[in-house]
Amino acid sequence: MGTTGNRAFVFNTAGQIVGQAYKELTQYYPQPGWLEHDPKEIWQDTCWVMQNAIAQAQISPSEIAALGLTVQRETCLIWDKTTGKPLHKAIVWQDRRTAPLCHQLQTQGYAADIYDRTGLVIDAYFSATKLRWLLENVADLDLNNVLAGTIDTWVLWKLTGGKVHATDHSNASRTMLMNLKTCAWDETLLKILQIPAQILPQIQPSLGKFGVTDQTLLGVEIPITAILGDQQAALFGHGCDRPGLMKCTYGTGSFLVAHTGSEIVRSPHQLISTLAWTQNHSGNLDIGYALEGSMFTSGACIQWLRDGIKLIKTAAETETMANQVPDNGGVYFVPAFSGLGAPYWDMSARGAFLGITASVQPQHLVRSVLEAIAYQVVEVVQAINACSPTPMGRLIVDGGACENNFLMQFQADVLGIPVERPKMRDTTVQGAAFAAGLAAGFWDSYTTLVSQRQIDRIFEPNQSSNNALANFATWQKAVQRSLNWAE
Ligand SMILES: Nc1ncnc2c1ncn2[C@@H]1O[C@H](COP(=O)(O)OP(=O)(O)O)[C@@H](O)[C@H]1O
Ligand SMILES: O=P(O)(O)OC[C@H](O)CO
Repeated sequence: MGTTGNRAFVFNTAGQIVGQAYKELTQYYPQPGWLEHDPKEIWQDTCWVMQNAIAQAQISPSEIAALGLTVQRETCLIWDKTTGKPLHKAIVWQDRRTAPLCHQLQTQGYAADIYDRTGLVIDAYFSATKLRWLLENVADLDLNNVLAGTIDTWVLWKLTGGKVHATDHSNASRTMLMNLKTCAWDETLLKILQIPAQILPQIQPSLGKFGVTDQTLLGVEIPITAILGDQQAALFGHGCDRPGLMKCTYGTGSFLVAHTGSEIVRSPHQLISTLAWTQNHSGNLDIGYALEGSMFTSGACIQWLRDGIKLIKTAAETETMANQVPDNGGVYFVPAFSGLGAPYWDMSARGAFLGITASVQPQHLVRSVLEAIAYQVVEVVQAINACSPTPMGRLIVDGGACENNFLMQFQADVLGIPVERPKMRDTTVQGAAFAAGLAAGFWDSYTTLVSQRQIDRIFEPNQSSNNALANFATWQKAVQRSLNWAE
């Protein structure tokens, strides 16, 4: 269940896709900086994509061994326990409405404690302040009859016919309410944010038994055996299960995640420490941690070029246009539509084009947008290298915008390391399927599954004649101009 749309895939024993379906999701912008999703639409589309993927696979639901769920993270909602009706639209991760509350928490001096407990920087991105907003702004709430959750919790609750109210550690770690060391809801944080514990879901290992689908849905009960945040699912699908491996997913935003093993690694450069995934092994919880650089806007700028200012007709056109000019023409773009995430964490930064002269063509603007997507990733990789004993050797990629060959080549050039693009672009979905199939015993070896992944293309650095790295410093100057913009 992604930000721009929901998809379902059916995999066979060989790990190949035999059926798939996708439906775009309506985006609601009630005010500038706000973004909501309709939970009813998410659920209806979940049913639609599941049914269509199964029909395309030409199998009966009874042949499905297990179901894995992976979702856009942080987005959260509340609903009525009795009627099952959402009490408000879901507040999406990009939504900035709780920036004032975050500033208040910062000025009250909570930043260091919250970082210590959760690994996170105080930001409107995470669920906690969104949940607080919902509890304060939805009228006539009977807290004894309210359930809260991220999108995985909502879909799981619906899939199980209202029987299971749970989440997994990877999604819970994004709420700013889970303690990263104990892997449980943190009572101090619940108190600070005034979130009643009884409305929160139970936190479970990412790979394990979550329940079964309600019989009325597909005619059979299908075990739900994995839940992961989408970026963690991609990490799993790429085989990044140990230190030294990292991936970047270029979707609505870009999310660079590096596995750090069973230890919490803290970044001195404002990367967040988060959960990779968890699993029970002989009664003990196996915990994998990660470092993440969350960049809120990447593919979303391409959508804006297409739907917002109509400079392009298709996202793919950006590749042709960028190649039509020898350089960016001196134009630099800052993709701060929803503020800036890592490593700046500035909720009031806003987007900007800088360096415009009368000779600038649409191609330069497009190229500068693609270059900015890559520059953001460079800053995060530099921060990861700063706390990694050995520098990262390659970047594994996925997500919609990794289709763009110009972007990927430029990325390799500015990073100075190879960029590896697998054939399977929906690694998020693949990761959730691998996790669910392994947890259900449908497959028995993670290593074998991962070794079967096929590479589409490796982009070697320094192939193009552009001045990629030299321009990086100028782009950072542009970023400085965009900070602290919105009042
Ligand atoms: N060829 C392309 N070049 C650049 N961006 C692209 C291209 N194709 C798709 N995108 C971008 O990828 C994003 C969709 O990717 P996806 O992984 O489905 O996102 P999400 O998981 O956030 O819903 C869109 O924002 C779109 O603009
Ligand atoms: O929907 P995506 O792929 O842009 O991912 C959204 C992230 O999970 C937000 O943290």
